[in-house]
Amino acid sequence: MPQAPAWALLSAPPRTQAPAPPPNLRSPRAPAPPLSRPRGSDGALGLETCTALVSEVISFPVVQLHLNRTAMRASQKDFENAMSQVKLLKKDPGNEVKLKLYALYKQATEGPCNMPKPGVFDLINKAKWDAWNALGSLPKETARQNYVDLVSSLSSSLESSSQVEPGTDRKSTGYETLMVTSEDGITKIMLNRPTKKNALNVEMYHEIMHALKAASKDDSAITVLTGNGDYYSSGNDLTNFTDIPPGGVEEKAKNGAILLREFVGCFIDFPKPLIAVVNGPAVGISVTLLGLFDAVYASDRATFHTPFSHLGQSPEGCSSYTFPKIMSPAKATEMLVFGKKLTAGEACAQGLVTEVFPDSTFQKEVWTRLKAFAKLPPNAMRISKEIIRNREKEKLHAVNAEECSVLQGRWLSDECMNAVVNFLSRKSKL
Ligand SMILES: CCCCC/C=C/CC(=O)SCCNC(=O)CCNC(=O)[C@H](O)C(C)(C)COP(=O)(O)OP(=O)(O)OC[C@H]1O[C@@H](n2cnc3c(N)ncnc32)[C@H](O)[C@@H]1OP(=O)(O)O
Repeated sequence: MPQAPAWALLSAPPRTQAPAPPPNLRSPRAPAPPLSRPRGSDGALGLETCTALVSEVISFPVVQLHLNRTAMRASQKDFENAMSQVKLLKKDPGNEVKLKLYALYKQATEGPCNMPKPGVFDLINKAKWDAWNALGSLPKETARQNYVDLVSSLSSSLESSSQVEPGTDRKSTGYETLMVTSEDGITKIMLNRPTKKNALNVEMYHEIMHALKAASKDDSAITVLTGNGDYYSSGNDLTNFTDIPPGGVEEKAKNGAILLREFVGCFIDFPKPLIAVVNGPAVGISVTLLGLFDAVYASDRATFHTPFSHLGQSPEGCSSYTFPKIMSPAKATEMLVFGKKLTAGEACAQGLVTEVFPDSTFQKEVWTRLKAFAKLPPNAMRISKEIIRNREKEKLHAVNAEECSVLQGRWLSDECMNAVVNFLSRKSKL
């Protein structure tokens, strides 16, 4: 089930209303929204108002901007122009910036935060409240000026950084969150959300499953999973927890457990040699899955971190079974229960990583080796993998089911909710 991209968190349409049309369906000449917003029936700024507000800030009509850069104080006209300029940004500025824009807008138009603090489960409004409240008694004029300055800096920085990294625009594969290539007998699945440290959002879970199913049937001899940018992956995208369906958090947790079980099942059942090329730090589920890979090559820059207890969560990816077997129960406990972060060398000594390479020669050395492996007879490799792995498969599926069921409960816990809220709101303190 496709989900709104993570960046849409703050502009997601309210669940109780028809979704706002995407920007390209809006009339470019639509009138600007008024600067003061209605309040909810409880007197607080409602979810609808908050989301609509940010959505509208992002969706203003196209108006030519001529900011008076020499003026010490932004005029009302500058402010309105800046709101229009936001619409012109070609690249989404990210939630942190959207929160800043939201907070400054509220401060400039309404003054200091005067709403009651939203509840802990109301993640989006809590993040907004935090951002606005953090402005304290900042005068309206200063907030207005800061808003204008922020938009101005965004306009230049996002324009200049809009160049896509080499190779990251390969949409020919049809994937939004991955780059998938197939050559020299190797299908390479590259996690491709480098600005989010390759965090796995819902779309990425689905795309990885799709890519694995395709790779299991294609002509390649081996399949490789790696990351684009400085991270291998920062694990589950914590904003996955924010898009609550009409059935509430229980339905969210249930859907998450179903998706996770299917996702991990694809790794358990993958028939060809599956190799992880761990190009940088790995967190959470990107670490636990490594126990289901046939070989793991790591840069010496990589680290391996499973902070499940810190997040109020519990192990997945069959790691509650594979890690104690790979590295001893005590070492597995240090990682999975106490969240000890391992260096690549330590992970290699524990048997989680097959070999570590200096970062400077990592790509060259690893790919030379993989190309040699890919020349081996594919059927022999597949059959050998089968005989190594098959007698464990049933057990692994049972472990997977149990882990998902336990996690479903953890996701509803205060411990987990608090940890997620802390992460999401950490940067909204301006
Ligand atoms: C279907 C559901 C299945 C669920 C399966 C469960 C799995 C369990 C896990 O995977 S638990 C692990 C979850 N991951 C984390 O807890 C990591 C959270 N991220 C961090 O701690 C840090 O971001 C970091 C240490 C990975 C990197 O820190 P650094 O300071 O170098 O970089 P930034 O924090 O500025 O990150 C850059 C932007 O990327 C966003 N981001 C990074 N990781 C995540 C993530 N896991 N979820 C959501 N967003 C992430 C970060 O917010 C920055 O975005 P911004 O530029 O818009 O602010």
